[in-house]
Amino acid sequence: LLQVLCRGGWTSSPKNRRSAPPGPWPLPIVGNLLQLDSRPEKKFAELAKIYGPVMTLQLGCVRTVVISSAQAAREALQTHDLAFSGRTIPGTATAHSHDRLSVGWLPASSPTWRSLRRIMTLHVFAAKKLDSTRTLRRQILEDVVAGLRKSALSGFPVEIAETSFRAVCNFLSNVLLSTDLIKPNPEEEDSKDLISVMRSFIVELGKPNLADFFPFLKRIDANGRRRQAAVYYGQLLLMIDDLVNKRLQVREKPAGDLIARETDVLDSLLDIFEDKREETIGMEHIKVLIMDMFLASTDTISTTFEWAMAELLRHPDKLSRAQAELEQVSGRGNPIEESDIPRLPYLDAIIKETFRLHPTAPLLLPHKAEEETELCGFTVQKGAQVLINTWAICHDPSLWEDPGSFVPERFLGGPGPIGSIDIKGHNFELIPFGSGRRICPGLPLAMRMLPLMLGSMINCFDWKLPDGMKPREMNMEDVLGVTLRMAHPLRVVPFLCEPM
Ligand code: HEM
Repeated sequence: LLQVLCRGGWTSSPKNRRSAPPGPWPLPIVGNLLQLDSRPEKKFAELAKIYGPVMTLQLGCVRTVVISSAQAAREALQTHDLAFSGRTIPGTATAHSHDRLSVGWLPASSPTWRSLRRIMTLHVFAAKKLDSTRTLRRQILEDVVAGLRKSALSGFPVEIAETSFRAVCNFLSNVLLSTDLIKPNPEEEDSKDLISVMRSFIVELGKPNLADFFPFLKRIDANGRRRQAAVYYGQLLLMIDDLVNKRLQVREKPAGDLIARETDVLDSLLDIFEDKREETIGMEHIKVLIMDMFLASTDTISTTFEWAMAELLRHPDKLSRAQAELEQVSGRGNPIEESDIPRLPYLDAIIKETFRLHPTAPLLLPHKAEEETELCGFTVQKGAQVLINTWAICHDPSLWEDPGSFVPERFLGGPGPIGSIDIKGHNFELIPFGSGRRICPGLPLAMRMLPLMLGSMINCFDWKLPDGMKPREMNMEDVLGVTLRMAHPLRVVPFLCEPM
């Protein structure tokens, strides 16, 4: 019966069994689930040492192919980009039909997905668009620095992920909606605030869900994950609905009644909708796109920022080297300018090394084979889930010397391929944003925000661990939710910096 429910699981056809990638023998019903724990990327990496870089696992009912080498990732995401561009849909993503409206879950073959990607490329993340919001980023950064100066005077520790989460959220709400959605003071938040709802939603999305391994349970939502996700999702949509409706009212006023204002991303999206420039795009797609951009950017950027700060605090020599570079280029004590970034190779190396050691999305988002495909000499069945284990690739000792250590210097252009690696999806040794047609569309924004925030924080302040804690005593344990984040949020005390 289970075989039928799973629609052709492990033992579907003798032909497939012969040529499928190897993997551990699955138990009835649960398949290989019992071999996993809360850190699947690490278990997959261990199993790949036995079964190889292209491996089959049966996760409950879900046939899964796990890819664990740079070369196999290249073949999957470059050679067979289209074939593996589908998505398996988590149960929580079906709340309010999110999977049918969201760029993150629609299949890449759908015209709506193509329209949404085009809109993001041209109207949100194009270099010209990002250049035009430079002053806004600068303003928000100055606000963050001003807030931290107050903390520096009081001597209280600040939570790094919280600070950056709010900064990213604030920046996005200004660029997308020309609104400050974030209360200046965290204590003022109530439970319906954008930040708290988003946080709760992200936590919910990161919890394991039975229906993701036994899709026939999706309907009954046995552990209630979809119901809970639907509550937060509904609250977020209501907030965005409200903002969009207010904007529509403003746009309806005759031009003479309007106070001149800059147009923002929401205006561009509404223009596209009203002029019917993208046939398949309805108002609901626009609202969901705005929500997706908030959800996809805040956790990812703040997690990466937190890891980078933690590694620098653990390695004071590397922090000093970064500060010396910043002093030369930007002058000590100031937030840095975006135009400084290309002249800060060590800062860039720190960000790359942070992505390598602590990949934000260690398994990317789940891909799906849209058709039966030959991969590295094996047959991947149509419908199989395809996971790219970037954590395994980033910790592969055949690619990286001393892979468990934080060594930004490896990216400083020495001999060999690693020195000149970029993270834009061309070098499969390091693909924190993925690669191919499903590569993260927010990469250009993330790669402006991260150096800007990190550079400014270490250029404006000296940082100390609270309660006399020594760098070697820091707890660097990680935990996997939607992103791979620090299990114990980093708290540090800022000090107004002294000249070097
Ligand atoms: C440090 C920052 C970020 C990291 C590490 C990151 C990483 C990723 C990864 C790994 C994927 C999945 C790629 C795949 O499945 O192959 C993804 C998808 C996506 N990201 Fe990002 N991301 C970041 C920031 C952003 C930002 C700032 C935005 C937008 C404001 C964004 C929007 C999206 C969207 C919409 C998708 C889904 C694309 C699709 O499925 O077609 N991300 N991101």
